[in-house]
Amino acid sequence: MSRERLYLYDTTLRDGQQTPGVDFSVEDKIAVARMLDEFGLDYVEGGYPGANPTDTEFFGRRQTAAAKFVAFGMTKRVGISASNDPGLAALLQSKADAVCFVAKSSEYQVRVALGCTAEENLEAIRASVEAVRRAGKEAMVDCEHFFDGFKENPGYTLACAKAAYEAGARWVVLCDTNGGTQPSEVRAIVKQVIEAGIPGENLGIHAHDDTGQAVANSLAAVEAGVRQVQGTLNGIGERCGNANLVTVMPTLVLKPAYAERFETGISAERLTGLSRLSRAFDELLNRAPAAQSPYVGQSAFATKAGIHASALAKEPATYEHVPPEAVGNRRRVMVSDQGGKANFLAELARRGIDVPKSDSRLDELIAVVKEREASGYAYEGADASFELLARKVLHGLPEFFGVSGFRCMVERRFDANGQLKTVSEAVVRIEVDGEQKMSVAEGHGPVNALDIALRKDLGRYQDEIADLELADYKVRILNGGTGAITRVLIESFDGTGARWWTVGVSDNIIDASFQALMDSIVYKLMKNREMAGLTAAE
Ligand SMILES: CC(=O)SCCNC(=O)CCNC(=O)[C@H](O)C(C)(C)COP(=O)(O)OP(=O)(O)OC[C@H]1O[C@@H](n2cnc3c(N)ncnc32)[C@H](O)[C@@H]1OP(=O)(O)O
Ligand SMILES: CC(=O)C(=O)O
Repeated sequence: MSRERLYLYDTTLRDGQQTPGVDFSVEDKIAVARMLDEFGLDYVEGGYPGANPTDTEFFGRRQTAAAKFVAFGMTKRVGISASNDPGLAALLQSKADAVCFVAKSSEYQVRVALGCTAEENLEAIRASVEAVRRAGKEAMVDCEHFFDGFKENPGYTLACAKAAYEAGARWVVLCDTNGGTQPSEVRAIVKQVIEAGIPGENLGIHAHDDTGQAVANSLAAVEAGVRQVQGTLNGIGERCGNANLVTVMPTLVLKPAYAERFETGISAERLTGLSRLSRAFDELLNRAPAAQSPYVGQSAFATKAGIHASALAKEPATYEHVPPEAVGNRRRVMVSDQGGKANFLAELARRGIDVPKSDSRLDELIAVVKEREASGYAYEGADASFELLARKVLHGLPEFFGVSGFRCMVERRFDANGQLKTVSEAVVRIEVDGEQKMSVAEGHGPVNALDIALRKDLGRYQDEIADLELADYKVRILNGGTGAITRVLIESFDGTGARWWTVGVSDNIIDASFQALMDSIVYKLMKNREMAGLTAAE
């Protein structure tokens, strides 16, 4: 059975640019356009040439090889001809293959926001589309406020869409600009538009996520007949964002309800790069990926629950809607107080630790983890601390060095120039190979001073930790008031590119930090030995 073609249109670089806190440079835009082009998107909307110097420069050359490169802008202004409109000229002169106009399609919006007559707006739509066609570019029209306009005055809203279609727009895109429309309304209205004479193969959907329905609305529109879906990477966009293409794409490719009827430019092979694409984009935005993102989040295929882990070990399909590898993600079976033997066995096996299910030491490890979690530890996010604890309970852990005590001091004082300054100092007493050492260090804060002092002189282990660095430090107060407990999580990395998390818990933040720092160093020493195939004593 032949499948119908669905077109994917990305507006990350235009609507995404309207996200609070997002501001792309020209270099960012070039990088994102390349990622989208290589991934197989059909259209990449690059921005609004003429609106700002970044977009004008970006449109100075064509930025995609396979995808159509699209310039966005408003229809010509009322009162001037298309040929005399400088905004329209910037769109036509850009190196874009296609121009997407935003056109008002709500009688109320035309009256209030544009301040022109309904007929003048229709004429602006026709004249703008015709100008783009004369320039030899593909024309499309984003019908702004389409669904709200349709509910208020369907006749006029349809007239706007028809004006665009009859003037030769390849795509007439129905926009849920304020994001309040529900899937059942989208489905019903799209059907009426098609019945009114605009074929589904010329219709698109542009949905905003203000009620968390942007993806559902896009899919409802596809089911009702539209053949172009607009959206953004990771769902960025104005206010609550746009339809998340990182969710839409795998749904269209992997879910039989769509995959059996439609074909997109995204092959199953390319889809395996989806998690990488999503994370690379977050990296470019300098923000942490959302762990619970559908398909690509770190938690998308993670389970803490013992009952789930036990079934997953027998057959992954028991608790996975698609295989994680299909989107380049991975299964994570986590250890915590919600887990049973299956969680622990899976995590231990992943870490190369073999232990039979019937071994009583496994029960002991589970009991210790559950007990420690009850007192504030969280091992699901502290992989290295879990491994140290597991090795200690199952096989014993070597004591590379001992710490007989530490002291931390924070002092606010005037320096030699009479400036008030806060200084932090730490002293750590360590025993290595029977030798007592005392290290003193100053730092930006007490934890930094403690870290420097702890890693200053570890005797024969000192060279081994030279490439150890701390990447992140998180503190959480677990219960308020005088009985508060502090949990510290520390992320470390080394020259091999490995990264690991350790945890410390105490009613004292410095003490909690010290435990996490100690675990990080011990983990590094243990990892070095494993990589070199050495025993702990070597
Ligand atoms: C739903 C959406 O996301 S649409 C995309 C919105 N994106 C943006 O606005 C980002 C880029 N925009 C800009 O940089 C600026 O708005 C510019 C450069 C385009 C225009 O700037 P200015 O000329 O200073 O106008 P300003 O932004 O104050 O107001 C927009 C004008 O466009 C008019 N307008 C709005 N939509 C349309 C349209 N579809 N067709 C014609 N004119 C329109 C408005 O009526 C208003 O005109 P007025 O000043 O005569 O009242
Ligand atoms: C065009 C657009 O971004 C909107 O209507 O939401």
